[in-house]
Amino acid sequence: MSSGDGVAGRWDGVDVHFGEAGGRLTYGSYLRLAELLDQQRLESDPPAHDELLFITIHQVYELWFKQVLHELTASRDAMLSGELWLAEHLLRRVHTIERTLTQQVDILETMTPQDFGEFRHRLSPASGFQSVQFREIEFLSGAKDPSFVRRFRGLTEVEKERLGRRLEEPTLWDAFLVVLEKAGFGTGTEDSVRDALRKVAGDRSHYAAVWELAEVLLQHDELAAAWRARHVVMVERMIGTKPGTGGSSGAGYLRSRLDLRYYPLLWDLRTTL
Ligand code: HEM
Ligand SMILES: N[C@@H](CC(=O)c1ccccc1NC=O)C(=O)O
Repeated sequence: MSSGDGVAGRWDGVDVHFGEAGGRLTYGSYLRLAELLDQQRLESDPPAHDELLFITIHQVYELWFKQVLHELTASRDAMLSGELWLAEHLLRRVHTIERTLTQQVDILETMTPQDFGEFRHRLSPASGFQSVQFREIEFLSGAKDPSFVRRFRGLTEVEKERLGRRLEEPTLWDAFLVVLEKAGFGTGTEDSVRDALRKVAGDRSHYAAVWELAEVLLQHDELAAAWRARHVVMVERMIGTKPGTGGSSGAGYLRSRLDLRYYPLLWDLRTTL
């Protein structure tokens, strides 16, 4: 018997743990595979072959969104507590997830418009527009927009509460401004922030950690923009200029979102360097 918490015995020199239900831990019980692999329910009947792919892709997206929120929240908190190296480390992890999320579009594009058409009509009025975690990532990153909460149809109370909390809590940009303040800069006006950014950029050996943080934030912004651009081209390939199942104009609406930037001042800075 080891004194480690949760260790219930030893087997062939290996610590043996018992899960919540008292059973010996296995790969499947640890990862809750029975539950996880039972969550892919098709709307089409008879089943359209490609609908399993469509559901799987979206579920994988939502799992990664959960992880991204976990990392972005911790990165924001690390900035607030002055652990700049940790904030940077976690944002770099987020970048690798974001690249993977954009690459996943390749898999979905193996589906043809005709095969999507077999079940698309069953999806209305559901749409990616209703992804609560996607909107949480936008709010936490810095693009808070309460109108999205109002436009959401069919939000559960828990989801409403989650979005409300994200609208109230500090964003990554708010936390970065605290970092600038701790480095001795004023941030009360937009001009003072612009000035601070120019000084940081102009003396990188002195402000190395702050500059790196600005760079990883910009990278997060750029990768989000890359996903939006990739998504809209996929949409045009799949449904052309048809309206979306969520009730928007479709690709037209998505194109109107392409200019969104989380950190416009970091982009403006480029023009002055
Ligand atoms: C066949 C593939 C897809 C098509 C045709 C498609 C189409 C659309 C359309 C037309 C919209 C606009 C809202 C509306 O429905 O009216 C939209 C929004 C959205 N979709 Fe997709 N989508 C696809 C795949 C995905 C995937 C894999 C994700 C990953 C989670 C996703 C996430 C989103 C999000 C987050 C929005 C809201 C964007 C915003 O408001 O800026 N979509 N999609
Ligand atoms: N909005 C898409 C349908 C779609 O892609 C979708 C439908 C339900 C749940 C998630 C979806 N993904 C992204 O919008 C369409 O208009 O074809």
